[in-house]
Amino acid sequence: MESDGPNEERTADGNRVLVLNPVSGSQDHVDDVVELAGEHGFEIRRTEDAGDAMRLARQAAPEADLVAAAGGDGTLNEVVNGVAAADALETTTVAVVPAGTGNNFATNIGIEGIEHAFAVVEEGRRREIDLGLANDRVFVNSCVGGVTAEASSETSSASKEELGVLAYVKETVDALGEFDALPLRVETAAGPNGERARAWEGQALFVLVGNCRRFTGARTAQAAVEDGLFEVTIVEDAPTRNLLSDAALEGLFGRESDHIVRRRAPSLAIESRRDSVEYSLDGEMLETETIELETKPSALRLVVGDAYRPDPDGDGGDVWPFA
Ligand SMILES: Nc1ncnc2c1ncn2[C@@H]1O[C@H](COP(=O)(O)OP(=O)(O)OP(=O)(O)O)[C@@H](O)[C@H]1O
Repeated sequence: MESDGPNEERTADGNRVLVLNPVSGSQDHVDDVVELAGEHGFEIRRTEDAGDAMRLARQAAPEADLVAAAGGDGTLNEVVNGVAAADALETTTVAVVPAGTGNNFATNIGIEGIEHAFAVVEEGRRREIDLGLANDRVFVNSCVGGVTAEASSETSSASKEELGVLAYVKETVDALGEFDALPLRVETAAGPNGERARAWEGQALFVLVGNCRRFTGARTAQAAVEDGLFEVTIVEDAPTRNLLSDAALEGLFGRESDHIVRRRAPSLAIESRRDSVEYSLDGEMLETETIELETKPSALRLVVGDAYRPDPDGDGGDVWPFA
């Protein structure tokens, strides 16, 4: 474990609330979560419908020192939006109990499973990480527009149950063949480390904005999330769509391509030149013609596991985005 810096200050988590999504993932987490939550002094509030996690977190946050989200990335997204709506981000720490299909965010912050999540609540570090703001909603992991956003909105629960994470990949490949590229203008703002304000305009298959999640080419899937910057990846359309479908997917998970544009920026605006576009904010959908994205540095107090890296590029290795 790394040494306790100023970002690691511990406070007693007196009042603990756990927001439980009983229908996330394969739905077999409920008994374990309820038992462990009881042992660790959490009051449990169950969701009954989409939107409940945000409402429950908003109600709990003014009194609670610690609010845990038990579910997938979508549940966590709602919980963080609830804490933000209660204006309690400075006083309420958020914990993640991974019980979804992909649990991408939990993995990025070093939470390995349900039991581990509770152990980390007791013994793990607290960090203050950047939040993403997209129009008036917050997100923790990523904001994705294009093929993968369509795929994530179309992936059925039955297919998720059967295939797990592969369901998204399959939907993405299936969707790519039929996808109309998005005519977009993407303007990234100047950043503190010499990043220039830049504009990109063209036909995009994907626009991937990572806060905690990194999309291409690096050794770690966890992005730097205490730097006040998003990692922006644009996958351009190309005449050779079939070739690109390989490249795009490999690019997503680890290969370079001429059709991939990368930027780091504290904020950006994406404007559609045609109709509105569907974006996925941590898996929750937002349809809009223009999206304004901004980082809120160190805005979220979060319980993290040992594998979480405050500076994933800082140990002398390759620095994202290579080029
Ligand atoms: N009790 C409920 N009944 C129906 N839907 C719910 C309920 N509670 C939450 N939801 C909704 O379920 C959706 C999916 O939840 P979540 O993303 O947490 O799980 P998942 O999709 O299984 O996992 P992952 O996002 O990791 O793939 C969210 O949009 C959330 O609003």
